[in-house]
Amino acid sequence: MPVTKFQVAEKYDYMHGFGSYHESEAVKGALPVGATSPQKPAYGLYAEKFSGTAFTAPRGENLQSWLYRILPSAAHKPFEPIKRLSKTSFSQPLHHIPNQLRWDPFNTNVNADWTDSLHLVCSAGNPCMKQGLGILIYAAGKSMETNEAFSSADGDFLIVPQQGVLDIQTELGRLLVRPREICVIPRGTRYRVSLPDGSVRGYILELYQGHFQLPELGPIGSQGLANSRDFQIPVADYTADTETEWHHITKFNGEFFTAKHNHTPFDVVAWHGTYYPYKYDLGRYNTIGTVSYDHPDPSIFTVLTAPSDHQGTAVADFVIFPPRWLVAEDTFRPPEFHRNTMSEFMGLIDGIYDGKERGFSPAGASLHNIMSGHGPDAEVHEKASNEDLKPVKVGDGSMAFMFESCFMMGVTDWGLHECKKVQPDYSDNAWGALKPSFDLAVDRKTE
Ligand SMILES: O=C(O)Cc1cc(O)ccc1O
Ligand SMILES: [Fe+2]
Repeated sequence: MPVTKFQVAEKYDYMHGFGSYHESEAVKGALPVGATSPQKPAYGLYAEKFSGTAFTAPRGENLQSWLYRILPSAAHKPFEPIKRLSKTSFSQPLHHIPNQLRWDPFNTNVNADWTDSLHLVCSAGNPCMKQGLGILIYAAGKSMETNEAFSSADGDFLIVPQQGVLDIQTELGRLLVRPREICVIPRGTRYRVSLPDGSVRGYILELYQGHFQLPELGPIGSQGLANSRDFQIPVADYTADTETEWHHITKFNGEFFTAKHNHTPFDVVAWHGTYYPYKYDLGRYNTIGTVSYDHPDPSIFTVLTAPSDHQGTAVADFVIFPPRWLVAEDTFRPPEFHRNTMSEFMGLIDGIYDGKERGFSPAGASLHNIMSGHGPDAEVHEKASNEDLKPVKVGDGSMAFMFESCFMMGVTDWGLHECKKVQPDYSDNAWGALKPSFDLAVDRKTE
């Protein structure tokens, strides 16, 4: 059913429509009409432009918003580096290894807030050149301080919660994001994460390059996969604090800096534009698959894609494996054995992934880097090769996902060693039991 899986009422109001031009005002008349930068904006507000692309990017890609706020974001003391070693630092070496890697569930951390909890697992490219992406794990047990905000200058955050609820106050409005929902917080957006239900854990894809868009639908037609109208955009919501001291922590080339200011960053009374945060409920995904035979490529499960300069090749695809019916006749139904030119980082929000019977657990992960051979484990292969091919529903109560990239991923020291979650015998456990069943006595074809 293409509706939210959540019974809980939405806490906040949203606008709808991926990529649309949106506008919102928390006070009637705060948005200028027929102008963006009047000599004196209404109510004594300051006008501030917030851009996500070059001014001159083509219209279809251009992302810019205008914010009407109590004080501009420039009004802060200088940023100072935060001394402690950041777990997102690029000063740690990246390990490029051809082996298949799998991680046990990452630990939760009751003592960390959002900012402290960010750990870079793997990365390709770098934010200075606006190239590539990073993959992070977050695991936090407490809300950010009341007067604290965070932003990343390095890229757009695609956040995939695995456990717990994120209540995210952004400059452009508020978002409540729960497991099986995702959100995107664009580069530079200031936000504060509080945890209304305790500990949280999940995955982040940080896109150093470009922005996410919906995949083309080609012969599928005008609707399907993730539909534009199901994306939810916050409405303007502000506080009017110009008295208290605030701290703004920013991630800048992987390092953390902090600056003080004596006013809240959440003072945007109205905004309009195309550069904004949004969320999406994965339960609304319109899953498409074969109704005849063979196993289609997982690109049919793409929720969002960030294209490279080469048509059809993504810097990052966000792909999900939602509950779905398998009906293919005379077909090996699970994922095939494969080696790909793309790298594949997978995570599991809940349940069991149909390609792996054991060892791939919720809150765990796997990385099959460029040309690293992988596929169903031996048990899944045995079962799927012999099963009665009735229509079956797979993935009920389950949601796996993949961050797929055209880049070779390097794994950080934290991801490989310090987190202590890498499974030492992954490949043996998954594929060690595969036996040849080729009949050696078969006649070789001769001329
Ligand atoms: O490796 C995986 O499990 C992901 C995946 C799924 C699929 O159906 C086909 C190819 C693929 O990489
Ligand atoms: Fe794969």
